[in-house]
Amino acid sequence: MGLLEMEGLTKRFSGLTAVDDVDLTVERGETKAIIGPNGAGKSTTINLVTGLLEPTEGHVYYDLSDEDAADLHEIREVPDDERDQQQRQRIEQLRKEYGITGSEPHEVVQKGISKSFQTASIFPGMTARENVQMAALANEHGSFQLNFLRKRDSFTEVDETATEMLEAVELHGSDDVEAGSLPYGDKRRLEIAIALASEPDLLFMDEPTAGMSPEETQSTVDLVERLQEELGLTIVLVEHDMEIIFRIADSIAVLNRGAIIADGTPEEVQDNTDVQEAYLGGVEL
Ligand SMILES: Nc1ncnc2c1ncn2[C@@H]1O[C@H](COP(=O)(O)OP(=O)(O)OP(=O)(O)O)[C@@H](O)[C@H]1O
Repeated sequence: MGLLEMEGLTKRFSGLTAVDDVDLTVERGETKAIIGPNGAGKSTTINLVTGLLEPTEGHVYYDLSDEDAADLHEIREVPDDERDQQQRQRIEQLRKEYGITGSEPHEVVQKGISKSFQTASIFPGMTARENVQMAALANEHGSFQLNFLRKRDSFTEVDETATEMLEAVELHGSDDVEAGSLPYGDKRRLEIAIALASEPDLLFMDEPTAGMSPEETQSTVDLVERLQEELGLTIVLVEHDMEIIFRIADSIAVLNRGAIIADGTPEEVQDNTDVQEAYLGGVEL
């Protein structure tokens, strides 16, 4: 069942509906790709989940139990104004318990959702290790505030997390190198390690292979697969490269003009004529 659920998610920018009534489920442990033409609403959808934007309408739920997710799915099928009293009460209860709609970005990170975006989060003058330590420390600080009675050796934990994440992205050999002088592919890996420093369950990746050489692309694809297997991560990625998507995605959601026009396995999406029409103007995927 879904780790992340969107219900009727909508974002309007003055006259333009960038995200239009999106119902979407991200299953626990899967790698889900969100694809669609330029301007389809992919980034906006992610920004609505990660707290950078507030939805105009709709809700986001995180980490539901199977039973509660099943209830949500059932109620989600019924239009808002046709829901009976019991369904309304139930959905209010689910929103209270699992809703992350309109949360601040740092609150979303604390819940276990992180993102690795192209826009660099790296401090170039600091070493790779210091960069990951900083990110881990920010997370530790948040949890320290929440658990202020718990005694812990903060720095050791932060350093252990940094080591683990640098190893996960295979940068442990370069941990003392200044981040600014790392090769491009390694910088992108470091960004992933920084996103992992908050020890998320769900990781958003925005075009993780953009601008990479074929070798760097291959090793990033391997890395994404390994992260999913070894850290048990759920991954949502926005990616334009179809070859990569079909290699690593368990499921694909297709957005067009803000609306979901297909959501299924790569094979299902590939055979969908609406997708072929909307996405590539009739050219076969
Ligand atoms: N802050 C904003 N204010 C006004 N319009 C916006 C804003 N952000 C996005 N839009 C518009 O919303 C629509 C969806 O944009 P979005 O960036 O989500 O698309 P996308 O699918 O991520 O596109 P791309 O593949 O080009 O990155 C576009 O028409 C865009 O111009």
